[in-house]
Amino acid sequence: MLSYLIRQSRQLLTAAALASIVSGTCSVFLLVQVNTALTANATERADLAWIFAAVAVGTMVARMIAAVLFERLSQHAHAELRSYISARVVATDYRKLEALGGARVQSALSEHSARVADFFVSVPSIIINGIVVLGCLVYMAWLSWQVFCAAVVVIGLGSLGYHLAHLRAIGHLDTAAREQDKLFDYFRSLVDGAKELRLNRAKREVFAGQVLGRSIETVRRERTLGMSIFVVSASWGNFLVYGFIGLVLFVLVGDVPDRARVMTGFALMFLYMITPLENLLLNVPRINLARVSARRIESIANDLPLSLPSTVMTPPAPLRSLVLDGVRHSYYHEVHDDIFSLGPIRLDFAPGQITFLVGGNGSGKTTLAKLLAGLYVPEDGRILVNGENIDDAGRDRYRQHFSAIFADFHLFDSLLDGAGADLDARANALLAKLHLQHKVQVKEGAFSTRALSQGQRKRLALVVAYLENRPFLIFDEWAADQDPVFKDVFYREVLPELRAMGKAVLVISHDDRYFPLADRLVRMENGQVISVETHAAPQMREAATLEPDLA
Ligand SMILES: Nc1ncnc2c1ncn2[C@@H]1O[C@H](COP(=O)(O)OP(=O)(O)OP(=O)(O)O)[C@@H](O)[C@H]1O
Repeated sequence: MLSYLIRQSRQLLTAAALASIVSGTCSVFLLVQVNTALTANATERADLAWIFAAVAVGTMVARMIAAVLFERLSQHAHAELRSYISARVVATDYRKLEALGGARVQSALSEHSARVADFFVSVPSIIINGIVVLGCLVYMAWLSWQVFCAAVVVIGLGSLGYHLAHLRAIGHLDTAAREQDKLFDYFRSLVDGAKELRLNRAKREVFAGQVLGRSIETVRRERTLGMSIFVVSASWGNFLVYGFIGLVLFVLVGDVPDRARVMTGFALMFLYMITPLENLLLNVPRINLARVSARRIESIANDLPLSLPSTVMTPPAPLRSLVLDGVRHSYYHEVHDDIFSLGPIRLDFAPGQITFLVGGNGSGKTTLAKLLAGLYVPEDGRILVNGENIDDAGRDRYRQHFSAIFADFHLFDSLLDGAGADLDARANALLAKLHLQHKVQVKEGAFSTRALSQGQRKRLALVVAYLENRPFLIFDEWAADQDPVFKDVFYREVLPELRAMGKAVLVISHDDRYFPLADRLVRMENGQVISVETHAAPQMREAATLEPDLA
């Protein structure tokens, strides 16, 4: 992931790195000028002043260019990662996304992508400080070769210690990153479960203390441990530098010629080198954090494989028949080590046919609806549309036959689809039909509000489904949240109207008093269809069901 981002911005990165190199080199050169000026006579100093001023300006300009370019790279990387993860989430297989869970996606989109973007802020610091340290060492080598040899030994020892620490620290940072994915899930529960947490103090305390609190603590502990190891190893590096200073000043430089200039040179270099060295050692962990996050994003992306796009992006052919031929699906429940199996199911659907899918909780109705809508790929069996088998390449096009309102439906704040000059007018007419015109309006394709009751929000979702004008509609317990009057409107007016429009409709329902209104009643139990009742003509049923109501 990191290498992909680096490859992608190669030119900008090269320019930014060059600017950092110039800046670092100029910094060292400045220092050399200072050291030379300290022992120079008055005429020499006058010439040196101009050089010094030019190099100082050069350092500033190069540093500015590097910082701006790296900031651009960082923002670019952040945006690129967000787009990459979002595109992956949009295009992946729905079941895979459901299994992965929203928290990991959220964590990748926010925390991990920000840390990877940080990489591009740390790099200039590492390059500039690295060059300053390197330049100082080279200058010291020029002053005295013995010192350079000592420096190589110190750097070798420091790198070894740092590498060993690094291995341990990365383990802790990885654990923290994994725990953080869970933490995002708990953060969501904090808002989604706000009512439950307020109504039950014991639950609130356990959640806050043992669940959320423990997770926060784990992330804190693991990250602190990981970062502490880095910081400790940075201090170890620092200590080695002081050891090196002592070695040079008190042992190695003892008898060299031109002792005064060499001593001031070393003193200057050491003093100047300490801060860049510290920065260098502190910024390397940020690179490691970025690498851990990049690995995390990669693992999340691997769990979200791209499903094949439709080969032809034309609208689907008109729906004449749809057959589920022996389809199966199963869920594996890791915690209890058991499997829920649905199917094999054989059912056919036709335009203008209202099918009620009924059965107890957990019998598999929603799972069957997801299979039917192409959200789940059948593990076995086939789906035939107008006699043609739907394969992976045709699945996205197949899904365009459906509008569905599932129990956990989502309302976007605008219609997004169905553009046209009269879209607002059509939408507002439907809102009036569903008695929502006083609560919400559509203007330029956007809803004026979504702050509605659950029943009203479902009516709004129905407006969206009407506007999508797809040939197959799926309602998963849509009427469950409606008041008795509107429930009646749904079963006695909306459904017959959809039938008259030639729509195929699957209604998942527990409203048994309306069951006789279906063209067909499919009963499910334990993942199997146990009976299919076909009913008489709608007008006759209407009379039959109205009578008991009137009585
Ligand atoms: N996302 C999921 N992951 C794993 N197992 C699931 C998932 N959704 C459903 N199941 C399992 O599949 C079984 C059937 O669930 P499904 O939602 O299809 O039932 P249902 O008939 O629609 O129930 P209800 O009337 O309560 O809505 C459940 O018992 C559950 O164990």
